[in-house]
Amino acid sequence: MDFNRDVEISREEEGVISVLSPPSMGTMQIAGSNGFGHSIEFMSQAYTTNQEGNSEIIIEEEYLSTNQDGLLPIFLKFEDVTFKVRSIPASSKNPVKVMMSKVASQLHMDGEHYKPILKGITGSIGPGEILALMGPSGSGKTTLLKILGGRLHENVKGTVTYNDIAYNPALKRRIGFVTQDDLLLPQLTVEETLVFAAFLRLPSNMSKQQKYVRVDMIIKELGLERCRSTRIGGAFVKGISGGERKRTSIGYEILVDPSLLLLDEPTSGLDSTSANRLLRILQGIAKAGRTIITTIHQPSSRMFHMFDKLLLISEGYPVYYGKARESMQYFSSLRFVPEIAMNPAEFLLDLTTGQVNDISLPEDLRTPRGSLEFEKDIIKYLQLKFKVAIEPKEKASHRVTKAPEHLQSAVQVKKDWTMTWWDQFFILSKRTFKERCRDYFDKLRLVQALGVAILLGLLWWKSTTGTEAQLRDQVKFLKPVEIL
Ligand SMILES: Nc1ncnc2c1ncn2[C@@H]1O[C@H](COP(=O)(O)OP(=O)(O)OP(=O)(O)O)[C@@H](O)[C@H]1O
Repeated sequence: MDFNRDVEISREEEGVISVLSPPSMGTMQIAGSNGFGHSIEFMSQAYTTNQEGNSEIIIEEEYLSTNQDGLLPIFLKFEDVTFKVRSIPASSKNPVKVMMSKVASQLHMDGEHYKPILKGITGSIGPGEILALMGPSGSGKTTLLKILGGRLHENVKGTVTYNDIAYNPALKRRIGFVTQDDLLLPQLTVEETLVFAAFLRLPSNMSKQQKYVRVDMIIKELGLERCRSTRIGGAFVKGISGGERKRTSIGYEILVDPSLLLLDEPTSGLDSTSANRLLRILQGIAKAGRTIITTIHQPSSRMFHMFDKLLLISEGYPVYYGKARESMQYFSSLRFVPEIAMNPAEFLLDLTTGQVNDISLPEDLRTPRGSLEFEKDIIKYLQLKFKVAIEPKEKASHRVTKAPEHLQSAVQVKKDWTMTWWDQFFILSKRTFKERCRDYFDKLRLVQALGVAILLGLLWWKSTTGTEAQLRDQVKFLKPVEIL
């Protein structure tokens, strides 16, 4: 496992025999739980070997004490991750059969109708790094992201460890997840959104002032100063731009200092300049000691070079895992070489779909171009090469590198964020009240309500209620009022 830009070596554990690689010095910005950043010195490639012959990453005491309740370095390893979903046979159109099949699968009575989604994914990532998950639509990127974030457990096989410890509920507060579709409230401003989130999600032992300072710091870090007082907006409310919206969602998550940040398509819908800017921000967030994993569709070549690691998935199988900048070299060593100038991401995605026009092919790939099996064979070829050339090395590196014991125990300790039920109720009520008031007193809505009121008033205007029939007619008009 490549723990580049790792943390300091110097703590001498019992049983440690020797330092394997000479560490190199650097500086790292760490955001502490109190909302202030810390600049600390660090040395990279920090491994030692203990008596069992395992390599271990050692971190200086000072580093741990600085971040006791804040940023904890997380080294994530995943091995042979598979996931399948229960599927109902498409041929079955009979609703009774479909229902029976559903009931049977609920009761775990059928073992056959499963559709494999992920088929043995292996890799690792450490603090300070960004891992990009790339692959065609439907290849399983989001599913893998959910598994790594501890959001999907059922029907998952393989191992996922955080500092060599399996997922446990204490990790929930150390993992941030930015989904494709955010849940921001349209009527609140960017600043209000983050302030409410700070009051809801930051530890109760932080003072109000510290929470405001933290929000201010996030706004500056994410370049949201210009739009801090602009409403988020939505379908009917004009608001901030798409890029600002994505950055606000990221701010919402990094507010609580997650050690592991997972992002699902953070650049979708953004122009290349905004996407670039967002990735630069993510780079800064990673450099502060966080581990970042992001799914991405088709990054520009500039963006592609900002990733430290790349995991390429095709139909649920891995076809490349390693340093992003070495991916082209790997495929050219397999004799897949672009014949014209190509964006690396475009070239890699072409390979994962088996559409290899303008790409020269290895000689041992015998299927002729244009044949029915051609695309499938390309994908199979790449999957096989991964199994032989990449997977064994990565697995071996998982065996020999171990996170130090104090980091292993730290991931099992829950961050203390005790907030009373009443406090939560109060903050949520205040937020809802503000949101609803703005919504109801929105100018457009007021004009709309006034228009409808005048129209309805006209229905009864100058009408008489002398007879029973006239009275019945008036009651009939109540129906459209009910609908409106
Ligand atoms: N719970 C589920 N039930 C049935 N099928 C599922 C389920 N979850 C995922 N899938 C299927 O698994 C495949 C992978 O889905 P996933 O969302 O991970 O793909 P993706 O690579 O993130 O795609 P995109 O880039 O379009 O977001 C898809 O074919 C999807 O339909």
